Amino acid sequence: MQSPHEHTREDLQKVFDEADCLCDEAQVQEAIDRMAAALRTDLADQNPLLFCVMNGGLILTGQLLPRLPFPLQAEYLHATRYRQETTGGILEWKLRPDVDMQNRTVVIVDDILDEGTTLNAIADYCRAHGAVDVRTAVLIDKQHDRKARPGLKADYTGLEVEDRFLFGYGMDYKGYWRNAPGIYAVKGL
Ligand SMILES: O=P(O)(O)OC[C@H]1O[C@H](OP(=O)(O)OP(=O)(O)O)[C@H](O)[C@@H]1O
Ligand code: HPA
Repeated sequence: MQSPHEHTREDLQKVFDEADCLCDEAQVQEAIDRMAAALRTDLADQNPLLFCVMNGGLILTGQLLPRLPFPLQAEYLHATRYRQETTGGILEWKLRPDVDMQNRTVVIVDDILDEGTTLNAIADYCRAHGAVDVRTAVLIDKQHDRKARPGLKADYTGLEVEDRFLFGYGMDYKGYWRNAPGIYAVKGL
């Protein structure tokens, strides 16, 4: 893995400056509004347990939660399979959930469903630990035919985006630009 010091500030700024903006801030905010409306309709009376999938799920979770004004518990878990790379590997659990999910409705919130391996594994883990209803919510569904199962979808999807390497709104390029205020595709990737 490269150390962050191998990327100069100038190189990182160039990645941002040369990237294609696929969805701007207003489009992302509208998508989060739509997701929140659907979650309110479906789950307001379910007392759900919501998991933020660190690190990428941080921004979507932070923006969804204040739009869900009903009783829920918010927790986090940490699983990763891309590390600083642009292709996924074996899923590594960095922090498994430490909360009783027996008979609970669980909502898993992440930035992106790419191949879907990460969300599948987390959903399976929650079911195996007693969750009765597991819902998945992602800001981005990347369009390609490499899904872990054909036709795999999240229960709540913000935006469908073309098959490029993305950053922004939680998604990183080499550990950077999770903070980019929109959905961007790296030049050439
Ligand atoms: O659908 P998949 O192909 O499994 O990819 C999606 C996962 O990849 C990213 O996480 P990553 O492993 O990069 O960790 P991060 O959240 O810390 O960036 C993203 O946040 C999702 O959790
Ligand atoms: N960008 C950032 N992180 C990701 C991506 C992506 O396109 N796909 C899976 N994790």
